[in-house]
Amino acid sequence: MTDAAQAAKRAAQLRSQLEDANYRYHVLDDPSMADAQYDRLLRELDELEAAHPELVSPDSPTQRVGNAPSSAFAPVRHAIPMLSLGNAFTDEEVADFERRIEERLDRSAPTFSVEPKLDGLAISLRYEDGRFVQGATRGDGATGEDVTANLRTVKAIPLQLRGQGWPQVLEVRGEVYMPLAAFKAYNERALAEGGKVLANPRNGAAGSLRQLDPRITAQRPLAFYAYAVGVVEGYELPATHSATLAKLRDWGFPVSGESQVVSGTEGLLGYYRRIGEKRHALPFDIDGVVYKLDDYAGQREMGFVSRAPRWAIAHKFPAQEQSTTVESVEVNVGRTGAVTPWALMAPVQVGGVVVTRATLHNADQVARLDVRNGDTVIVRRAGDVIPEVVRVVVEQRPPGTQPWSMPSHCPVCGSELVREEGEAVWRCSGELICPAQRKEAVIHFASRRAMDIEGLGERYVEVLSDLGYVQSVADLYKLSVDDLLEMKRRADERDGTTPETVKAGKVASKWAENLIEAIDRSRATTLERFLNALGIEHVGESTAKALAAWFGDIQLIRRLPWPLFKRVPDIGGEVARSLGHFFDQAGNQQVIDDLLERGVRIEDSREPSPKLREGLDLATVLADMEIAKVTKVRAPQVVATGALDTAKPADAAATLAASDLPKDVIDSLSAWLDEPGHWALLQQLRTALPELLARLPAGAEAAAGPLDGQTAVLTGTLSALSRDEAKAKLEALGAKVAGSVSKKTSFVVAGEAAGSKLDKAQELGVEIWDEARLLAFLEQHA
Ligand SMILES: NC(=O)c1ccc[n+]([C@@H]2O[C@H](COP(=O)([O-])OP(=O)(O)OC[C@H]3O[C@@H](n4cnc5c(N)ncnc54)[C@H](O)[C@@H]3O)[C@@H](O)[C@H]2O)c1
Ligand SMILES: [Zn+2]
Repeated sequence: MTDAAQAAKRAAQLRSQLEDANYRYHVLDDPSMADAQYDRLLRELDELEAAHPELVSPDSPTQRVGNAPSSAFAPVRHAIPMLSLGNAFTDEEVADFERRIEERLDRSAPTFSVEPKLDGLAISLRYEDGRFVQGATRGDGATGEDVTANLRTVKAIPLQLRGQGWPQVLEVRGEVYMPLAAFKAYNERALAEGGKVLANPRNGAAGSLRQLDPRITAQRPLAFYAYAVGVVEGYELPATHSATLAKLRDWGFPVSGESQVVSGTEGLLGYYRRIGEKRHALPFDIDGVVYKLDDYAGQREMGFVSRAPRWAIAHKFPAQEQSTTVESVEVNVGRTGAVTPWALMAPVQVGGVVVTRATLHNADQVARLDVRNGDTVIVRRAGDVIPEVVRVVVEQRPPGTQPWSMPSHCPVCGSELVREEGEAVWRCSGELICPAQRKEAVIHFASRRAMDIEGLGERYVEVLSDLGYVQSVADLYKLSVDDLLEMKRRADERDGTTPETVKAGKVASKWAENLIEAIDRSRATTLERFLNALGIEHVGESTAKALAAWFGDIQLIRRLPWPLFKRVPDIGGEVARSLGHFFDQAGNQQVIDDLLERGVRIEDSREPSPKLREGLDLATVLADMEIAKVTKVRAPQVVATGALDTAKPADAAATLAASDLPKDVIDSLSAWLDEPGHWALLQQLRTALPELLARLPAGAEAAAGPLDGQTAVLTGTLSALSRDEAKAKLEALGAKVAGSVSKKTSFVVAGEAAGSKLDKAQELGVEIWDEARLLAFLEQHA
């Protein structure tokens, strides 16, 4: 093929691609490529046409503005066309632009009006005798769409001009845009309601303005700013663009507060940098800045090319969105065990840096976007925000792809990945063994309310785990003074602090001895502390305390099937299942064995509480397991069929089918039994229930406390005792101590400088105790 033939072929290809993109972008408001890609293709076509002028045709995308208006709206002719703008991407291109003006006008360092380039859509507003009469989109520049009714809902657009002495006819041109906060709020709501999310704020503005029903437009908070005038009749405009903007402001139009007047290339580039630094702090998206020769006489002299003026140019910021392809979807396990899916992608420049990874946030987001290996995606990176995949270009999906699914096990430690119903996040359940969670696990384990190992700061935990001294929390009890000294030496080296004096050596060995002593002291602990220290998801201090009070013994707790945890009031399904997952991991159990073997002693181990006796039968437990249709009424009937005493799930299903239970109960339970693990769980329950019953001390009900069944809330500062002490004392008398005031609160203890909780208590008429009353009560019941 000849060079010319090849160019013609490529030009045809580019035109068809660009025309398609134009239609999707301008008419459907549903772009199929990133703007940067569109700009690149348009440039390529521009250069081809420059090199081969015979290829230029009047309908080429390089010659045309926007797209023909949609027939859904009445057409509006623009007496003065609404044009596009030329683009500059580099400093050199800006210098070239400025030089062309200098040469043509024979002036040095001409003056420019400079403005941010908001990323929305251009509209023209027509005022007659000061009243808003018609508003139109840009369309193809010559003809736009009549969207007057929709524009009337945009609060920033004046329906009546302010002041007086306005032109008889005035066309104001500007950008309708969607502020970022409104965009975010809109998408959050759309997500919650299962609706379609907006791809970006520009899309949101265009889609909202081109709604057929103005009531829908009215619900979408759009804003507007003015940057030019069109037809003006019966009025002498000022001589410059900047003075015209000032007039527009007087008449009641929002005009960018960032607009300025500068001169020469230096002035232009300086403005570009200043706005660039502010870009991410602005409450709206901008994709660049616009430079306009300020005086109208000069503008007239410069004139136009086919689709844009020669006296203005848009200087674009590095694109925030790009398209690339996904090589694979991977998951990352965070310090707290949360699993985040992310995309590994072909390298691409976004927002000025090369990126190869983009977050996919969570499994729901992957499903919503339906990202698959090999997909072409749009990646967005705004400011310091982590790059994210915002959209899949489904049209470009290769054949034979499969939807992605979350792996069943942690890629780091192999423990099960679990997610609670209604939660977005999947987690690794290997809290004690997962290397990804190790540092966090050790820090929590050693913390004051857990094992309370004084002097083991975060910095040392980092080094201990990085150097491999501590693989799990149990390894803390293997450390020697020499290990610690070696570790400290390496930590100091790493941080660049190298104490070399003998004195420093002495200080260090004293420190190591103290720390070993603190570790040793922590061996003697309580069940509550120990349970809290394990760092089980959803199990904090108060759950640890409840578990300790009700079950009394770690050896019992670590073997319980999860539904039995729900026998404790205040422990719900989520917490109970989380405990179950944790104790199901052999690795976690191993660490508990190691801890006990290395001398950790739980000093307050005792019998389980007799209060457990209530409801400790298979029917009650079954009813509590959240199996659909197996209710409090149905569970005893299920147990009575004997189906659960059979040898295999199939036998159970047969027995159920033959029973006279309602069909929906039978179906629901059979389906549940079919799921892996559920049959085994039933067997465990059948063994654990009688064992637990046998361990309960006979008869002896726990002595009733004077505050049994009451809920207290502490607020403000007490002088005679700390809040923790007050809490412990109230709990010892049977009260539950809650963090916030509600109708269920029995009384509020208000210390010095009590705040909103006290107000709330007064509002709800909850009883209020001052410190004196609390002390008297404690005294009385000591
Ligand atoms: N992704 C796609 O498929 C696709 C398709 C077509 C177009 N596009 C994108 O659309 C843009 C091209 O559209 P365009 O022709 O509107 O050009 P443009 O957006 O680059 O520049 C012209 C427009 O800038 C706006 N503008 C904002 N602030 C302004 C100011 N202070 N003064 C003057 N104008 C201001 C106006 O709306 C004006 O019409 C490019 O960014 C291109 O990437 C994308
Ligand atoms: Zn893991």
